[in-house]
Amino acid sequence: MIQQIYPFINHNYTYEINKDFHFAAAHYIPHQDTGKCQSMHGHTYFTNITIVGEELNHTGFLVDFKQIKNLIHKRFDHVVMNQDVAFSDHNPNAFPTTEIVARTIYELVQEYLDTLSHSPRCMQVYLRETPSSYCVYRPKKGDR
Ligand SMILES: Nc1nc2c(c(=O)[nH]1)N=C([C@H](O)[C@H](O)COP(=O)(O)OP(=O)(O)OP(=O)(O)O)CN2
Ligand SMILES: [Zn+2]
Repeated sequence: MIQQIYPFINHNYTYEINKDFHFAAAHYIPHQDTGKCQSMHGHTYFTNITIVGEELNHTGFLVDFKQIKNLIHKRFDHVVMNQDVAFSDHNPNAFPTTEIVARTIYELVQEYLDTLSHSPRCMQVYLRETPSSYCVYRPKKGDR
């Protein structure tokens, strides 16, 4: 089981759920300024996704924990992330860096949440790439 202390988010929503999971993926950063990161290599990414809301659905869930994991794990586990359509070797704003993978996870989760009538929101994506490196992505207040 993953046990971490995550950054606290200050908000006034009634419900907050968090889902931890991990996935293994390969990537490279296609820019000469990134040194050894230019070579294909792999990570076991650990992620924590925070979802908030005011209302529960017909099953008493804010969002099913399993759905949150499936959205990301099915797509990115055991893949080369550079080959996913979310990323590009030509656009630096779509290189699979920790920051951009975290933002992409947010976008995929929020896209799913937008299909739900009770309007849950993703407030934070914590993405750990190595034992010593992680990113916390939080959408701007207007995007939440
Ligand atoms: N801001 C970012 N910096 C770096 C990224 C990134 O995605 N965003 N990525 C890398 C490398 O690809 C690598 O995956 C991680 O690098 P690093 O933390 O340096 O890994 P180490 O295990 O070598 O670090 P130690 O300091 O030895 O723990 C680099 N930078
Ligand atoms: Zn890497």
